[in-house]
This record gives sequence, C-alpha cells and structure tokens, in this order.
Amino acid sequence: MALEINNLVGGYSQIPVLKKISFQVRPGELVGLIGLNGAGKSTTINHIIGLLEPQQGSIKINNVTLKQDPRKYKKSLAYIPEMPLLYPELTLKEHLDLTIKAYDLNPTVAWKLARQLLKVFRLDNKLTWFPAKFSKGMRQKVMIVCAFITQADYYIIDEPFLGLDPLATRDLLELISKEKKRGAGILMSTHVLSTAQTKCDYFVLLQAGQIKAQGDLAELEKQSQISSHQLEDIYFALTKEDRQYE
Ligand SMILES: Nc1ncnc2c1ncn2[C@@H]1O[C@H](COP(=O)(O)OP(=O)(O)OP(=O)(O)O)[C@@H](O)[C@H]1O
Repeated sequence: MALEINNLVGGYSQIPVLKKISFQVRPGELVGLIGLNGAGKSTTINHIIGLLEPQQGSIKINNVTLKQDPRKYKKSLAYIPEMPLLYPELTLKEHLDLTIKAYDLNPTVAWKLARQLLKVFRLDNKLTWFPAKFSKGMRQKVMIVCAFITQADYYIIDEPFLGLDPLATRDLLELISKEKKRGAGILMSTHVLSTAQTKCDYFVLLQAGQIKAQGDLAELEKQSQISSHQLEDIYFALTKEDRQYE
C-alpha cells in the first residue's frame, strides 16, 4: 500500500520535464518534495492528480492507476493547490456540501469534522460567505478544510505555507500530524526548508526534472558528504555542481 511513482517521464509537450523519476509515499509518512523554481515539483503533482498523463512510467495509488479505476484513484486522494481555487458562485457551506457529494462522504460524519476544522481555522461564522469576501489566506483555509474532511488515504499539498499566517501554519502542521497518525500519506512541496527539516519523514530532492537524492535527513547527509544536520546545507551541497551548468 503506497502512492508509487515509477520511472515517470512527463510534462507538457513531447520534450519531457520529468525524466524517469521514482519515489513512494507510504501510509503514515510525510514526504517533502524539495527543489528550486522550475525543478518540476508542480509538474510531478499535476501528474499525480491526473491533470497530466505519463509519457512513460506509472503512478499507482494502492496498486491502482488512474486509468484502471478513476473513481477509486480519485477518492484516495485529496489535493490542496498552492493557489486556492474556489467557485465564485458557491458559499463556504456549499463548497463543503459539494466536497461531501464528490467524495461520497457520510454527511453527518463529514459535517461533524467540518465544524471542528472550521473552528480551528476561524471560519465557523463564515458559512454563508462567498469566496469574493475571503482574503487569500482564508481561501486557502477553505481548501484545507475541504481537503481534510475527505479523510483521504493520501494528501497532496502544494507549497502550503506562503499564504498562511503563523497561527494557521501551526494549525495545519498539527492537522498533518494527526492525519499521519490516522495512517494517511502526505506529499508536500515546499521551499520552507526549516519547516520541512523538522516535520518531514522523507525528502525527495528534485533538480531539473530528475531526482538528485532521496531519503531521510541522515541518508541525505551521508550522500551529501558534508557534516551538517541542516537540510538547507545538505540541499545546496547535493545540487551545487548541477546548478553551475543550468
Ligand atoms: N503549462 C506549462 N507548459 C509548458 N511548460 C511548463 C508549464 N508549466 C511549467 N512548465 C515548465 O516545466 C518545468 C518545471 O516547472 P514546475 O512548475 O513543475 O516547477 P516547480 O518546481 O513547481 O517550480 P516553482 O517552485 O517555481 O513552483 C519548468 O521548466 C517550466 O518552465
């Protein structure tokens, strides 16, 4: 049981952005997807959520590809994009109702969880609001609440920390930790290496569409051949030579 990316070649045209990347996200694990601008993080995520089709290789969730069983694959996955995308004509309550329908959730159970999450993210008195009234951070929180009520097997979270205030960041990290304990696997792309270092169990370092290194912090430190426990130092050491030629 895992989210498995096997020898994935992909991108937006015939010239691939991703060149044979392979890694796994296992249940109960938070994996950090790390890389400079343009390294291929969003492209990887777009493949996993099914916006792009693999040119070669495969992506499986619990042994099923999107093509084999689209319903099962999509229900196993919840996605929080970097830029919040909401329906302008739907209220916050209607966004939650839509998620409950789309994921075929038990409305009583889902609403109980939704109420708790809305309170945590201070949205509980805004159920009748339309997205136009929300700030960017509030919109992001709506997406977080919608994603986490699904109780999916795997979460894909794209750069979550940029628009969130410190309180919301702390609340999200607590939520991630709870979901890990429930057994969910989480893939999170981020540039915030200090947070990634303390929270992620495993790291995938992308460089120009290839995996430069992967492992836990100790394994990465070994591969980097430097004596630093800081993810930032290890990351720069591992990607130094390649950056000179970009
Ligand atoms: N819609 C697109 N069409 C064509 N090429 C694209 C498209 N989106 C991204 N690319 C290219 O794919 C490569 C990887 O981009 P991607 O968005 O995956 O990087 P990223 O690691 O997510 O970067 P960032 O940290 O800036 O978000 C880049 O060379 C980029 O120019």
